[in-house]
Amino acid sequence: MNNTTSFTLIAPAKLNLFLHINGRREDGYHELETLFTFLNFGDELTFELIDTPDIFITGDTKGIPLTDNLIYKAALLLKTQSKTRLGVKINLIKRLPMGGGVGGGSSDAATTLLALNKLWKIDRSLDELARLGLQLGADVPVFVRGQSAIAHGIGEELHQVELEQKWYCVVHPNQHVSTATIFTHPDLKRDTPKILGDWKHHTLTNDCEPLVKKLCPEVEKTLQWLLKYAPSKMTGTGSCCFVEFASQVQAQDVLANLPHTWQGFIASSVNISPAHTELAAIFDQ
Ligand SMILES: C[C@](O)(CO)[C@H](O)COP(=O)(O)OP(=O)(O)OC[C@H]1O[C@@H](n2ccc(N)nc2=O)[C@H](O)[C@@H]1O
Ligand SMILES: Nc1ncnc2c1ncn2[C@@H]1O[C@H](COP(=O)(O)OP(=O)(O)OP(=O)(O)O)[C@@H](O)[C@H]1O
Repeated sequence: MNNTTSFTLIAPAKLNLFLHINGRREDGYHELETLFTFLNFGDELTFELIDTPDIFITGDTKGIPLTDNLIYKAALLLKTQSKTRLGVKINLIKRLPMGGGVGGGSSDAATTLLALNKLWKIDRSLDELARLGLQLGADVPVFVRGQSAIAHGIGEELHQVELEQKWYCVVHPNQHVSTATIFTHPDLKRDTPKILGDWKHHTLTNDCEPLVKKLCPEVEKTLQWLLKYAPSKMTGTGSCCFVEFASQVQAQDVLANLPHTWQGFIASSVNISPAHTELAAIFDQ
C-alpha cells in the first residue's frame, strides 16, 4: 500500500488543434468536434493530506472566490460523493492564463479529482471521475482521461488519438475572453457539418476564431503577427493563439521576438497528460 501523504502535480494546458461547432442543443450547450492535445506546461498543484475534514486552498487564488474555485469545487464534489472524513491542503502555482482557452481551470479541477482519488484512497475508476468532472465543466473529462483525443458531444465523448510530438509557442494577448459570451453570441458559426471519414483529410479550423477576432482586435493582431512564423490558430474560445513547429528552437525564436505587451510560453505536446505520468510514478511503482 502506498502511504504518500504529500505530492505535487502539473495541471497541464490543452490546445484545441481544431474546433468545429456542429449545432446547438436545447439546453444551450453546443455539439462540438475538436482535437485536444496536452502540453508539458501548466499550473502546479501540491496536495497534502490532513486528518481534519477541511479543504484549504492556498497560493495563487487571487480573484477567484473560494466557492467558485474549480479546485475547491472538485475537492468538495469528491468529498461529498465518497463521504471521506479526510481533508486536504492544496497549494496552487498559477502559470496558465485565466480565460485563455488553454483550459487552466478545467485542468486544475481534473488534476484535483485524480490526486484526491489517490490521496483519500477512494478508488474511483477514470470513467466515474470523468462523469463527476463533467458536472464541473465540459472540458474536465478530457483532462481526467489524460490522452490526446478527438471529442464529440459537448466535449465529453472522447476517442483517443496518437499525435506526432510538436513544439508550440502559445501567446496570450492579455485579453480575457469569456467562453459563455462566445457561446451565447448570435454571430457564432454553429453549422459546420460533422467530419465524415479521416479528420486528417479535412480543412480544420476554429469556428470561434472569426467572432473572437471581431470582438477582440488584439486576438486578430496576435494571429497576424504569428503568421510571420507559421500558420497561426486560436485555441478554444480564445484568447490564446499558437503556432506549431517540429523543433524547440523554432518555437523559442518566436518567443524571443514577442512584443512586450503580450505573454507567451513554449511547450512540447504529449500524448499522455503529465498529471497522469507523474501520478503513476508516485503511486504505481
Ligand atoms: C471551448 C472549449 O474550451 C473547447 O475545448 C470547451 O468547450 C469549453 O469548456 P468549459 O470551459 O469546460 O465549458 P463550461 O464551463 O462547461 O461552460 C462554459 C460556457 O460555455 C458554454 N458551452 C460549453 C461547452 C459546449 N460544448 N457548449 C457550450 O455552449 C456553456 O453553456 C457555458 O456557458
Ligand atoms: N482554479 C482555477 N483556475 C482558473 N480559473 C478558474 C479556476 N477556478 C475557477 N475559475 C474560473 O474559470 C474561468 C475560466 O478559466 P479557465 O482558465 O479554465 O479558462 P479557459 O482556459 O478559457 O477555459 P476553456 O478553454 O476551458 O474555455 C476563469 O475566468 C475563472 O473565473
